[in-house]
Amino acid sequence: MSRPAAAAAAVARSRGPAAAAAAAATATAPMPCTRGTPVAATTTTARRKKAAPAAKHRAVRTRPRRPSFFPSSSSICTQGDPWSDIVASGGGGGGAARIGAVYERRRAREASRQRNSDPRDSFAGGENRPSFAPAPPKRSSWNRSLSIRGRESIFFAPGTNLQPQQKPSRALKRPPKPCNRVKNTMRGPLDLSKEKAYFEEVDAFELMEESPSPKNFATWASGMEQTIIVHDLSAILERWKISKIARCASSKPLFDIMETPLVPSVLSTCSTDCLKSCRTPEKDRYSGINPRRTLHSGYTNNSLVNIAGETSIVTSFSELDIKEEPVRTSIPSSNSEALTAFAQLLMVCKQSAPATFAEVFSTYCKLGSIVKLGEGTYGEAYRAGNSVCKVVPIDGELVVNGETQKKSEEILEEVLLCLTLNNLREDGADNEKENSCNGFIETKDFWVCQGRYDPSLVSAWENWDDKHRSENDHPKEFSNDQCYIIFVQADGGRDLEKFALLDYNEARSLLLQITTSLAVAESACEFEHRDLHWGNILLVRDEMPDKNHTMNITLQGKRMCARTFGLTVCIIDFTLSRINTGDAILFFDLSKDPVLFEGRKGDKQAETYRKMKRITNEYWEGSFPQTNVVWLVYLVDILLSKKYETCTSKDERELRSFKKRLSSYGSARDCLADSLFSDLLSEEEDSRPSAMPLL
Ligand SMILES: Nc1ncnc2c1ncn2[C@@H]1O[C@H](COP(=O)(O)OP(=O)(O)OP(=O)(O)O)[C@@H](O)[C@H]1O
Repeated sequence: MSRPAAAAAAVARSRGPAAAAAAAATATAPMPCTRGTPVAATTTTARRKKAAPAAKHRAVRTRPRRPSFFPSSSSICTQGDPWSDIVASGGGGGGAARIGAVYERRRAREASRQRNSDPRDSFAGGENRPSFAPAPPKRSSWNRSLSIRGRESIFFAPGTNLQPQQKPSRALKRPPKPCNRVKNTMRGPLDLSKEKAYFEEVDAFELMEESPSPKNFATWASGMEQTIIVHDLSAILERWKISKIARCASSKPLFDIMETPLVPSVLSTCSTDCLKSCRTPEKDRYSGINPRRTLHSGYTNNSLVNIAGETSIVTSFSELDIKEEPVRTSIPSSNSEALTAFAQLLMVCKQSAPATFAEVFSTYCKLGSIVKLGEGTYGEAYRAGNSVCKVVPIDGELVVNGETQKKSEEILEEVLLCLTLNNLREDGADNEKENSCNGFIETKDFWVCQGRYDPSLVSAWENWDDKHRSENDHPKEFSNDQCYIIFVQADGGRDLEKFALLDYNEARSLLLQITTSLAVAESACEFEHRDLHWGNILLVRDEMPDKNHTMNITLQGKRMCARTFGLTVCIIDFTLSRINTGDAILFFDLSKDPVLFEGRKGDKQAETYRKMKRITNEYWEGSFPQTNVVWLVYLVDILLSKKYETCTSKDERELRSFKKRLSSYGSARDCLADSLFSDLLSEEEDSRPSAMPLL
């Protein structure tokens, strides 16, 4: 998922002309008008931001904007504001082709790259890349510290009827109780039976395999099926809560909680540096953390003595004796009693120490088969077998792609969000869910990695760069100490920016699938994506499209059937998203990133951020499902700007009417009742929607 570029300047990391040409060439549908003639780059105050707010498309950069390509109703790409062009066309156009590259992608940093000193100087053809923008100075002003912005969380206290803190002078309705909540272990006395069972299981495992041999490493062949790892979301949330509370404890009194540390002291007392310096090439697929293995394979006694200042080390659940430990009646008193975010990331990844790239990727494919799929400001996406591994450098000092690296704690909350959305997926075994859909990318696993990029990844990166001209820094810049989080996801296909839709029905299918997914997540967990630009929507078309193909969703207990026209659409990139897990509200405080709202007037993406700001009144932790609606409005604009094989003026009018009606809806769920979807969506009785005419 890329990060939209931003607002302020704009836009998106729409791929450069080279990329645009490549996209057009590979598009599945004919494009009567390829991305237009480059026009002079306009200057902006662009600053790159991503991770959060600014990201890929949103990345606001100090460099001049790159050329833009505008939609045209006459198949002639004109110069000017693309959206003005759309408006000026009056919606008619008789189905005339429209071209899509509306957002400008940050220009490859021709100048900032300093090819002479750039390690990629050896790239064939690198010097011949076209440059449409004056060489900009290397970014300097927008390397803001992530410490001033970022994802935040509000936890619900046990026994407390906690609501999101209300912004003064603004009356907010209380968020509805989320459905599909994770089990709330924070209400009432803490039940440690699960933890005990886990550690017992670990102990038993250790007895069976005194020296466990690496699992799933190095020898896996491409295409080998991976088992999806089940995470205990509530346990992760609970640990995270404890550590957050511990961090706050010294500065302000919160509330007493009945709490017991859930983690072995070995981890809680071991510094992040220690964890990073220890390597454990195996991943405990059993569950959680394995204290015994951690000791044996990850640490020396000396390091423990030095760091923890103690020689007595807990090695098993029985030694932890959690059950008998007195229940705490106050919050942990010091940071040392809470896990660092990095240690918790390791736990979530079921690792006792970071792995290497080779270890991780060889789990999914042969190293030589890795292919880079795309890039964002923070992440690089690589195909590895049937999976996509998104690699995000974390915690380092090195400025990467003009941005300060994300911190473990930010990543941890993104991980929690991914897990919460995973919980919405239909798993076959459990069709009792109140709300379910498969419209959010499936996150299969997470890994913490450390070290230099593996040569196979460097090679994949360079191949992609040769074709698409990467705007990111060359990964050779990373040092041995660099840590990364790897999100292992399903392959969601091609992003909307590059995907050529065939006709109006595919456009409607896309809108329906996005709307249903948002509606389901709204109902389940007050989800708002808040960054649904075209780089964050992935599509796949069935090889043999079945016009009557449908997908199922469950919305507030109602099974529904949606017609897809052979398209499968999924949403990625939850960095800015807001969610209520049932135990906590996770949100990104966009108010700390004002540049996001400074994008060019008339730029649809920038306008959408501003609309969200008005809707929320900058109370970003609050629940405002209307933010989902404004992204649907944005999507209709994008769809109107795209070119189709078949699209009549009537089809365009339908889309424009839908866009008008959207302004009256307060949530994605409301939108589902719109007439645009009436023949596509029905309550499930048999396998096929009753309203659906057979083609
Ligand atoms: N699961 C996936 N399947 C297929 N392609 C993917 C997947 N995840 C990411 N990509 C591709 O990689 C690109 C970059 O990924 P992504 O947007 O997640 O990175 P990012 O660093 O979060 O971006 P941003 O700058 O928006 O933060 C996407 O635009 C998409 O083209």
